[in-house]
Amino acid sequence: MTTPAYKRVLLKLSGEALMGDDAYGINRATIERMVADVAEISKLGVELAIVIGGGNIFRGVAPGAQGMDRATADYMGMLATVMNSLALADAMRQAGLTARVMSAIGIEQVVEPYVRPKALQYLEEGKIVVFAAGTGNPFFTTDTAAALRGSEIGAQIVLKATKVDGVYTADPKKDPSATRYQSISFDEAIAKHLQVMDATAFALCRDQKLPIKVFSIVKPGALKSVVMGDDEGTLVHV
Ligand SMILES: Nc1ncnc2c1ncn2[C@@H]1O[C@H](COP(=O)(O)OP(=O)(O)OP(=O)(O)O)[C@@H](O)[C@H]1O
Ligand SMILES: O=c1ccn([C@@H]2O[C@H](COP(=O)(O)O)[C@@H](O)[C@H]2O)c(=O)[nH]1
Repeated sequence: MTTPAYKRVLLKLSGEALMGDDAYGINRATIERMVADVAEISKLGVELAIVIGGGNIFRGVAPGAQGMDRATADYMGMLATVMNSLALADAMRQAGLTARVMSAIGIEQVVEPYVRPKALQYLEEGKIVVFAAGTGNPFFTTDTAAALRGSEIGAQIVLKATKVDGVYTADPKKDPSATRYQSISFDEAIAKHLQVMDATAFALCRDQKLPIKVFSIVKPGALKSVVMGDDEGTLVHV
């Protein structure tokens, strides 16, 4: 089977995974490995938009933000996602891919602003679009940005590439007895407070009937398997 299961996808890449084995920031080998995975599916002709998190640099809810005004801390988090987006786009350029970064907050000397018709045009032209600065609003996350932009661009699925290989009954990093779901409904994931994505992102995808696949960005070949429609990770569905 060589035909991808999807024509257009929204890929949410873990910011935290970018650290690799480092304590902070962007690990070169890790970003190059992520880009190699992205290149593999781009070559299949899949239209690809990406949202990357900022957890490797800054989170508004992190201990380092303690005592700060929450909205200010969240803007810092959004700026962290801009740095990751620029690094990702540059790594893609070096790998021979054409990418465009669009920011939800105005920093036009650095990144062009998010304009939906322009993003759609880039996707139709086969360019990879990286949506930076989350939703542009504090009190949200890049998971919600992925749900929002995925809905806006008419993606067929949101692919959440993270450090665990699916949705578990509890955080597998804290509870070794947790078991993985092959699939789970949005309502069940929300009712059970499963923290792999925030409830706002789950609710938006549920309302837009936009499925989510949660899978490992660390496992070699997992992104391609997901795009080919193989049984990989956990499907979150209506
Ligand atoms: N029920 C659960 N199933 C799977 N993972 C869970 C669950 N509950 C909590 N987690 C944790 O959620 C993490 C993924 O979500 P999180 O948004 O924190 O990270 P990310 O998206 O990889 O990083 P970033 O926000 O930097 O992009 C996993 O690494 C896992 O430890
Ligand atoms: O729409 C958004 C997206 C993100 N933020 C802030 O950025 C950090 C980093 O994003 P992660 O999803 O946690 O990787 C997040 O903690 C928020 O502080 C935001 O405010 N609005």
